[in-house]
Amino acid sequence: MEAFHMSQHLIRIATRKSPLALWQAEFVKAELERIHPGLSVELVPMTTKGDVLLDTPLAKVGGKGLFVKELEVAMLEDRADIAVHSMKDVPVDFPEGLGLEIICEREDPRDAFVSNNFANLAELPKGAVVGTSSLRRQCQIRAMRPDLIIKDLRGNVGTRLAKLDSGDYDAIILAAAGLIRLKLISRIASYISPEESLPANGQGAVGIECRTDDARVKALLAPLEHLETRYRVIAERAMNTRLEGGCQVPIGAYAEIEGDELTLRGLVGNPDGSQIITGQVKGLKSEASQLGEQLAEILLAQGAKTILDAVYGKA
Ligand SMILES: NCc1[nH]cc(CCC(=O)O)c1CC(=O)O
Repeated sequence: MEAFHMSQHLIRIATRKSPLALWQAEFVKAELERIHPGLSVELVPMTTKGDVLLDTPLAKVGGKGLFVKELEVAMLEDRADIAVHSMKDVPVDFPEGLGLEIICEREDPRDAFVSNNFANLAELPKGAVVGTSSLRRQCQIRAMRPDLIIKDLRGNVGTRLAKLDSGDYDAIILAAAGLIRLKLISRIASYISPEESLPANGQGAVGIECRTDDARVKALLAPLEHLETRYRVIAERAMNTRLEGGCQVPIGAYAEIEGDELTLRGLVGNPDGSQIITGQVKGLKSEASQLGEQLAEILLAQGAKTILDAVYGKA
C-alpha cells in the first residue's frame, strides 16, 4: 500500500501517559473506529514538562500549559493529528494553526468527596485534613467549614488516592469524572453539588484539538461533537476568559441548559474562603459566550478583580 493511501485512513492521537489521559485518548480512538469502519487510530504517547514536574506545586512551575505544549508541537510538526484534553485543563489561547474543534459529551461535572472514614464534608470533625491543590475547591470548602485544614495534594488520580490511603489526609476532593472514567466510582463517598461548590469551567468535558486547516481530520471528528456540552463549556470558559482566569484560580463556573435556555452560575473567591462573590445569568444558549462575558462583568462589578489581583500577587 502507498504511504499516501495509508495516511488517509489513519489518525494519530498525541497523548500524555497518565491513566486518565490514556483513557481519554482510548475513548476517542474507540469512538472514531466505531463510527468510521476501516479507519485506524494510533496513540502517540509522550511525556510533557508538566508530567516531569508532577510533584512541584503548579503555581511554581507555570501552570497547565505545561501539559499540552509537547502535544501541540507534535501536531504542528505532523507527528500527530489530534490531541484529547480535559476541557478544564485547556488554556484559553491556542498556537497559530491549532484549534479546539470538538467538544464531546460531558461526564458528571461535580466534585467528589473521597474518604475512607467519613461520608461527606459535614461529617468531618473539627480540624480534619482535606487534600486538594485547587484554590477553587479550597475556597469553597473553607467557606463552608473554616475549621478544616487544607493540605496540598498533587499527582495523578492514582497517586492522590494512594496518599489518602496512606493516612496523610482525612479526605480528598477529586473530580467525579476522572474517578468514573478510571472505574474508581466506588471510591466516591459522596458528591458535592454545584450548590455547595461550583465546579471548574469545563470540568468533566473532553475536547479535541487539531490543525485548523486539516479538513480530512475535522470531517472524521465531526460526529463526536456534542452541541449541548459545547454551549455549556463555551459559556463557562467565556466567563473565565473575561476574568483573565489563569491556570490556578479560585473561580467556579457551571452552566446548565433547559430547552433553549442556558443558566450560568459563577463564583470568585479568595483561597481562605473569607470572601466569595457569586452571580447568575440566564439567556439563550446560542448566546453562550455573551452570557459568560456578562456574568464576568457582574462579578467584576462586585469586586472580583480586587480578589483575583490579590491571589495573583498583583495587589
Ligand atoms: N486537574 C486535573 C484534572 N483534570 C481533569 C480531571 C478529571 C476530570 C475532568 O475531566 O474534568 C482532573 C482530576 C481532578 O481534578 O480530580
